[in-house]
Amino acid sequence: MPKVLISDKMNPKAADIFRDNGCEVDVITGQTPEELKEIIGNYDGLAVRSATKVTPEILEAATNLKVIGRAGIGVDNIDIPTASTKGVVVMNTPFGNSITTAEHAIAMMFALARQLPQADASTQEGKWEKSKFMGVELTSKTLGLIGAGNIGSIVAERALGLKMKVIAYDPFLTPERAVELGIEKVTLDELLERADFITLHTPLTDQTRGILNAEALAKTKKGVRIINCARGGLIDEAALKEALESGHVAGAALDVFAEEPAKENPLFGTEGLICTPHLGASTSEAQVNVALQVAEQMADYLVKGGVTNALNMPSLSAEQAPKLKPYMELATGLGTLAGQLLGDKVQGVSIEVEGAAAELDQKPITAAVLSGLMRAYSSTVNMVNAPFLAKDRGLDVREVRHDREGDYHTLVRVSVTTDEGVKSVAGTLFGNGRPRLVEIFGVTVEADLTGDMLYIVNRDEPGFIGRLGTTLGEANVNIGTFHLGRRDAAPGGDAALLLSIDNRVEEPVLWNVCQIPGVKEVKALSFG
Ligand SMILES: NC(=O)C1=CN([C@@H]2O[C@H](COP(=O)(O)OP(=O)(O)OC[C@H]3O[C@@H](n4cnc5c(N)ncnc54)[C@H](O)[C@@H]3O)[C@@H](O)[C@H]2O)C=CC1
Ligand SMILES: O=C(O)C(=O)COP(=O)(O)O
Repeated sequence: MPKVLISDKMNPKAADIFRDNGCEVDVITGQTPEELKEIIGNYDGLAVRSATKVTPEILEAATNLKVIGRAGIGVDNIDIPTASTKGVVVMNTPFGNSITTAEHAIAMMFALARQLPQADASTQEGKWEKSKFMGVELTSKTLGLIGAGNIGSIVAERALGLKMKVIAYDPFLTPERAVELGIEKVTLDELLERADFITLHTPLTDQTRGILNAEALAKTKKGVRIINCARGGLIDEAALKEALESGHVAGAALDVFAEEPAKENPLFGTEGLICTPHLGASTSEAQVNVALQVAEQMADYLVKGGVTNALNMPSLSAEQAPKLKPYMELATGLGTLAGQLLGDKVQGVSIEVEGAAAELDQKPITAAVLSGLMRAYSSTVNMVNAPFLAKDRGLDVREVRHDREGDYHTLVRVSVTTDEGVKSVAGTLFGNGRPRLVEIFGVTVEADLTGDMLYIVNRDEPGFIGRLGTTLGEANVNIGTFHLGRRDAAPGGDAALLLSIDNRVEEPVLWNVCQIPGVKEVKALSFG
C-alpha cells in the first residue's frame, strides 16, 4: 500500500481521502528540514502547502518518492527540476483557492484605500482620529494587474464591478482574452506610469523576481498603492521601504514576504504598510477544495496511475490509464529495444502511432518510449524524467500520428536517427492487449519483449541455425522462442534472429556465437 506524508497543515479531509483510496497516511507538520530528511525515504507521496521546502537535499533522501502534491497553486517551494530528474511527479491544485486569493487582493485594496487596519487600531485605542484617515475612492481609478492568469482575471472581474478601469501587463495574455475580460493589455512601463493601484498575480520565477524593484517603483505614479498576494520575491522589499518612507508610494498591502514565516522584516512598522501572514488561500472553502483535490490526485496517481495537474508530466486520467497501460508496456519495450541495439548512436527519435493507437493521447506513449530508450544511459529513468533527460542530451523528439490503419489494427513505431541512417522497430497489441514486436530494422518478426533475449544478424545460408543451436546448447543456454525474419526477400541476404532465452548469455558465449560463420552482429538484450 503506498505511503503518504502530509507535512503541512491541511484540512483533515485530505487524510480521509488518502485512506479511502488505498493509501497509508501520516500527518507530521512543523518538522525541521533535518527531521523531514530523516523520514522522507519511507514515503511514496508527499503532500505540502507553502511551509515545507522541498529542496534538492530532501529529494536526495526521498528514495521512494513518486509524487509531490501541492495543496494550492504556487510551487516555488518545490525544486521541480530536481524532482523531474529524479522521476518524481509534481502536481498542484490550480483553481481550488483562486477565488479566495482574488478576494483577499480586493480586500487588501479596500484596506489600503481606506486605511482600515490603521483606523481600526487607532479607534480601539480611543483616539477617534477622523480627520487623519482620509481615504480615496476606488471608482474610476486605474488598477494595474501584473499577471492576468486565473487569479488576476478574477481580480479584474471584481474590480470592473467596482467601476475601476483595469489594465494588465502579462506577456502571455492574448488580445482576444483581454477583450473578453474587458481589460486593456499594456506594457509594464505603461502600467507603472498609469496605475493608481498595482496588484501582483504572477508566479515567482527568474523572470518575475524583483519585477517591482527600485527602478520599476521609480516609474510608478506618485501616490500609487501596491498589493501583493502572490509571492514576496516579486517586490524588492528594501526599495519598497524607501518608496513608502519618501511618500512616493502611498501604501502597500502585503500578504507574502521574501522570507517566510516573516516574524521579522525590515518593512515592518513602515507607515502606510498593511500586512497579513500569507492568508491569501486561507478560507475554509479554499482549504477544503485544495485538500480534497490534492489527495484525490495523489491517490489516483499512486494507486491507479492517473495523472492530473502535473507540472512535469502530461496528464493521464484514471479512466485513460487502463486503456493506455498495454501501450505503455509496448512503448517502453520498443524504446528499450531501440536503446539497447543503438546505444549512444541515437541522435533523434520519431514516435509514430497509427490505427487505434492514433486515437489515444500520444504524450504518455512518447514518455514511455523515451523512458525505455534512455535506460541505455540512466538507471533511474522513468516516464517523468525521460523527456527531460532526452532534452538534456539534445535528442530531437518527434511525434507523428497517422489516422489511416495499416496492416495492423494498432501500431506504434519508433524510428531512431543515427549517423548511419534511420532505423525503426514497431509493435502492435494482440487481442488480449498483449504487446508484440512486429518489425525490427526492416525485418518482419513476431515476438514478445520480455526477459532475456538475443538479437543476431547473419547471412541467410543453410546450416546456420543448427550451428547456433549447438553453440548455445553447449553453453547450457535454453532457447524459449525463436523468431526469424529475412531482411532481403531472396535467400543469401541478411536475416535477423530474435531468441528468447531462459538465462542471460555471458560474454564468452556471445563471443562464441560471433565466431559462427555468417554472423554479422550479436546483442544480448534484457527487458524488465
Ligand atoms: N497568497 C496566497 O496565499 C496565494 C498566492 N498565490 C500566488 O499567485 C500566483 C498566481 O496564481 P494564478 O493566477 O493561479 O496563476 P496563473 O498561472 O493562472 O497566472 C499567472 C499569470 O502570470 C503571468 N506571467 C508569467 N510570467 C510573467 C511575467 N514575467 N510578467 C507578467 N506576467 C507573467 C502568466 O502569463 C499567467 O497569466 C501563484 O503563482 C502563487 O504564487 C496563489 C494562491 C494563493
Ligand atoms: O496556493 C498558493 O500558492 C499559496 O500561496 C497558498 O499558500 P498556503 O497553502 O496557504 O501556504
